[in-house]
Amino acid sequence: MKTMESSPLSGDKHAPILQLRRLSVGIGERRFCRDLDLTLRPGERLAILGRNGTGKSTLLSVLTGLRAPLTGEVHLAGRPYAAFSARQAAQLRGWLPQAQRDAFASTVLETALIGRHPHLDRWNWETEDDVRIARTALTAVGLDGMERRDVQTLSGGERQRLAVATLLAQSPRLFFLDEPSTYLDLKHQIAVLEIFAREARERQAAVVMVLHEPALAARFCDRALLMYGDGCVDTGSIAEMLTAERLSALFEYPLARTECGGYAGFIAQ
Ligand SMILES: Nc1ncnc2c1ncn2[C@@H]1O[C@H](COP(=O)(O)OP(=O)(O)OP(=O)(O)O)[C@@H](O)[C@H]1O
Repeated sequence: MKTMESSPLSGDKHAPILQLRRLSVGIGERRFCRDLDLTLRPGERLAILGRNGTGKSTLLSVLTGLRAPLTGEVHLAGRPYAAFSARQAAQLRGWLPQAQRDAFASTVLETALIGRHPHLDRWNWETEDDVRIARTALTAVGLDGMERRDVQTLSGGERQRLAVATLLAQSPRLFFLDEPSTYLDLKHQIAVLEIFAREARERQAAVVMVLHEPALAARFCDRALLMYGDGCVDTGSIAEMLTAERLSALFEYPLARTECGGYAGFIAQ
C-alpha cells in the first residue's frame, strides 16, 4: 500500500480502539454527557439512542475528532487525535454523517473512490487496486452497474448507500455512523446494518452507530449508550439497556417489548 506515513496502528489487535476518559460534551449551557468513561474494543458495536436533540450527533462529532470536548479526552488506538495526521486518523476512523452534500457533479465511482484517499500518497492517483476496492464496495450496497451515474441524479436511498460504499472503501478500523438507516427501505436498512456487523465479525472493526429504532440496536449491536439530554447517560450491554422500562423513560413514551423469531421488538403503547 502506498502510504507516506507509518501506520497509525499498534501491534496489539485486541487493544482498545476508542477510549473516552471523563468526557464532557455540550453546547452553550447545555450538557449532553458529563465525565463519561467508555472503552470500545475491536469487533464491538455500540448503539447510541436518545430523543431528538439530546446530543447524539454532537457527541459523535467529538468522538470523530471534529469538535473539541468541553473537558476530558478521546483516545483512538491509545493516542489522542492530536497525535495523528489527518491522513492517519482517516485510516483509523471513518464517519457516515446524517446528510450527504454534493456541491459538484461527480460519478458514483469517483465518489466511492474518495474513500481511498487516506490510503494514497500525496502525489499518486488511484491504482487499479483502489478501483477494484471501490467497485467491491459499490457491489456490497447494490450499486454495481451505476458507476457512471452522476451523484446528483441519485435518489435519497441510493445516495445513502453510496455514502456507505465510500466508507467501506475507506476501510477504517472504527466506524462512526450517524443514523445509517436514514432514507433506506426496510430491506436496505437490514442489508446495510448486516454489512457493518460483518465488518465487525470478519475484520474486527468497531462500530458506533446512532439509531432511532431500538429493535435495530438490539439486533445489530452488543452495547448501548442511552442519552437523556440533560447530561445523564446510561451505558451497558444491550440486554441490560434495552428493557421496556428504560426505553420508555428514555423516549418519554410507553413501550412494550416483544420477541419474534429470536429478535426483539419495541411497540409504542
Ligand atoms: N451550533 C449550535 N448552536 C446552538 N445549538 C446547537 C448547535 N448545534 C446543535 N445545537 C443544539 O444541540 C442539541 C443537540 O443537537 P444534536 O444534533 O447533537 O442532537 P441529536 O440528538 O443528534 O438530535 P436528532 O435525533 O434530532 O438528530 C439540539 O437541541 C440542537 O438544536
